[in-house]
Amino acid sequence: MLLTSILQGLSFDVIQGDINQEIHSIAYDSRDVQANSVFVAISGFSVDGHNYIDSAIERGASIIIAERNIKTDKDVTILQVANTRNALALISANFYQHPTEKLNLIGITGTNGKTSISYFIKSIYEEAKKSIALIGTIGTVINDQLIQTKNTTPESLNLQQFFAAMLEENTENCMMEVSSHALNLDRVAYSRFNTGIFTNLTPDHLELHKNMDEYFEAKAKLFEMTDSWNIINADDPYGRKLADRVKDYNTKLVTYGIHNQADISATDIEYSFNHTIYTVNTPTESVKIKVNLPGEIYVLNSLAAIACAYYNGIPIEVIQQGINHVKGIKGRLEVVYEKDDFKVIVDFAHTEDALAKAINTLRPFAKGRIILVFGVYADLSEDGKQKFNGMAKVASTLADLSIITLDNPKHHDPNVIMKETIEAMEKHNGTYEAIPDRKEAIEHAINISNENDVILIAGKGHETTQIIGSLEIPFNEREIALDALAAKTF
Ligand SMILES: CC(=O)N[C@H]1[C@@H](OP(=O)(O)OP(=O)(O)OC[C@H]2O[C@@H](n3ccc(=O)[nH]c3=O)[C@H](O)[C@@H]2O)O[C@H](CO)[C@@H](O)[C@@H]1O[C@H](C)C(=O)N[C@@H](C)C(=O)N[C@H](CCC(=O)O)C(=O)O
Ligand SMILES: Nc1ncnc2c1ncn2[C@@H]1O[C@H](COP(=O)(O)OP(=O)(O)OP(=O)(O)O)[C@@H](O)[C@H]1O
Repeated sequence: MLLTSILQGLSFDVIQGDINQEIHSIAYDSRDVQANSVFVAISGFSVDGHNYIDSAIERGASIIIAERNIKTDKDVTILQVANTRNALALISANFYQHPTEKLNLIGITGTNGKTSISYFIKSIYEEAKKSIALIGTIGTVINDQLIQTKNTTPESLNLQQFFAAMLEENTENCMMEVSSHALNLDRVAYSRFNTGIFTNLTPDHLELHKNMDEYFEAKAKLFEMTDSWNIINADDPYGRKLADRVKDYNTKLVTYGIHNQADISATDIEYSFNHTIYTVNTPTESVKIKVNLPGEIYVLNSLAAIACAYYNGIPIEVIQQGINHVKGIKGRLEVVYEKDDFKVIVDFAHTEDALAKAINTLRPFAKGRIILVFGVYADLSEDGKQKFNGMAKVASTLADLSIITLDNPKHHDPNVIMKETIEAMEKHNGTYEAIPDRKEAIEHAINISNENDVILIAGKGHETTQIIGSLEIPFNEREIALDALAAKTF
């Protein structure tokens, strides 16, 4: 492709070289550079991509896009731009010829619920015999092929490549989880969204956003990028703030909720452990919905999916079937073992709000104690400490016994993480035991449980590894729990 074609719309200064040439690919990592490619240097969080320019040139980069006035005696073209992440997004969209112009792209953002809602929407679209791709925490799924990705929302270059692949596979719809990181770091810039969905906003990722207002502003950006529908949770305070902001936009506002006035609402809700039945009220009709997951959060998540499908023209009977066909979602209140009132459940709750909602959902069905196994992933900044405090408060006040352990400590010192969690549990007078080894913590919870107890193993959900330092160790909490149960007699 001609370099001038991929530079369309980009403001740049030519530091050296010729822009009239052919290029074959784009890379933002020097290790991926091929002959005749464009290398975009990004000043990262851990290293500076500008330090890899020489290595990119050695590998065959003929064009360098940088944020600084780079000097080199090599025969390459150097362009300077104000923001290389934004430039990467624009040239990638140009390179793949703006695939989102031809896709029905649904973006979903918020702290919790994104993955669950994607699964409901995917099931409804499949019921409607419409092809739909997924991009999110679990990876990218195009035509039922799973491509593992590092981030919930991949980098712009990878995203545009995935969108182009969807069109090649005749996939017309794409459901994408849009993280606040992606919105802040321009990964989704120059993507055209048909629909935006907002779930909720509770403290998380404050290491990047500094405070809740900044976190909210990052999420709100998605609703400036949509053409047709902005679908917003009216039960969430930040949702109401967002709805108020976007109500006069050209993109139509749709609200969903249980407790507040909403366009798509749920009434007559009947909860049980294995499913929830409710009436969904749309502007034109009211029908019964069966969700095969317990608790209010899955009523709300299914409402978001219903709103999206309904306003995208899918008939209500198809929507009903689509929701009903979701028999469970991996790591979302997943029942690993159940015998009468005794239950072992794995859930991805890793924020204060999600943990509270998971325990509150299980409480009405627990005949005995709720034994919680959980760990906190947070740094030692003020916001990180708030997360230790918040999760310990929930554990202390809502669970009967907590076995505190490690989640994915990553590069944080496990001893410090345990110490912070213990201090926070003490502060809230929690009943707890501390077992840093997560496998031993799960085994212990099972060994001390009685026949009426519910054990909730929270934090890792669908994950199959534990990250300690730079090591990623295989870790399957379902197998650990089942092995411990096999050795137990009540
Ligand atoms: C903090 C953060 O968001 N980091 C993201 C960021 O990395 P970075 O800019 O810091 O990269 P870096 O390692 O400093 O390197 C800078 C540049 O040098 C390049 N480089 C590096 C080494 C080399 O040899 N050659 C080279 O060219 C790198 O490719 C990069 O372009 O850009 C990378 C490419 O897009 C991301 O993969 C990476 O995500 C990391 C893995 C990450 O953990 N991100 C998390 C915080 C995140 O984004 N999470 C959200 C979802 C969270 C949620 O909802 O729970 C997500 O969307 O995944
Ligand atoms: N609507 C909701 N409100 C609050 N908590 C929720 C809601 N939906 C799900 N959760 C909780 O959050 C956890 C993660 O859910 P889910 O994976 O759907 O969210 P997510 O937004 O994709 O999260 P992440 O971005 O971390 O992957 C669930 O296991 C559950 O405990």
